[in-house]
Amino acid sequence: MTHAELDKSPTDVAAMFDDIAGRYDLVNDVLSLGQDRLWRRATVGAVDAFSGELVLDLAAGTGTSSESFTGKGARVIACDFSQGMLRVGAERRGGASRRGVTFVAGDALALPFADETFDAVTISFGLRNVQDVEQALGELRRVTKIGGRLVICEFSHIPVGVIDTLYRGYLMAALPKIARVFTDNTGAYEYLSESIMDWPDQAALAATIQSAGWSQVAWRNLSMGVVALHRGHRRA
Ligand SMILES: C[S@@+](CC[C@H](N)C(=O)[O-])C[C@H]1O[C@@H](n2cnc3c(N)ncnc32)[C@H](O)[C@@H]1O
Repeated sequence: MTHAELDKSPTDVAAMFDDIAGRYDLVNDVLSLGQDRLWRRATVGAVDAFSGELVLDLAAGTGTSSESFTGKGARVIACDFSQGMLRVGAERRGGASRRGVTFVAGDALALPFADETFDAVTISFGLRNVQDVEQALGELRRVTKIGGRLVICEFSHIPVGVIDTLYRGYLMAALPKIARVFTDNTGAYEYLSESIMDWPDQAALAATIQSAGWSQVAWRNLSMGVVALHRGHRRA
């Protein structure tokens, strides 16, 4: 069973997601106690895509994060480098291009799109898994139109010490055990816990987004900071 380490080797990350693709969405719902649906709704609200717009959902996986952006008539490119995740997404929808969502294979570090293609770019639970976060943020900026927007939905840190300690206990002790009920690849869920704890806090991520050239960077916490939604704009 392949799983990634904190060096986030792209080959290992892609193989790990290929491996868990079949039960990925089910396990998400279980491990987040259904909170993932609230996080996705908040992300859709922040992206606020409307008719005529083109949205890039990067690291889209099976496309669960993608289809909700089409609600007001926007078209979505769901891009990911795991063939397994893309295959499950396309099989579930009866094709690689359905109901406003088109699956495209691509690497966040070298996106297969022209400069200034998208009105909005977004990435849910993907940025933590890329090997070079600044490069991915730079690629996202390159493919965004001037005036376009960025929304990042990612696990983060709870600013209240005692609650954070309890949450870390859940991540390290309970989460991998629960995951074991649903998947053979327990290493993938140990990586999930470790990569969340290793991830920069809200302010540090905001600083990285800014240094990648994004303007008006701001964030808000969801579920007390278990997840944070970061936003930015391309000004030039
Ligand atoms: C945790 S899943 C998130 C999937 C989806 N966005 C969601 O919210 O359910 C992370 C995804 O990031 C993808 N990913 C990681 N690194 C990537 C890269 N460098 N380029 C493209 N996709 C990448 C993985 O293949 C995986 O499908």
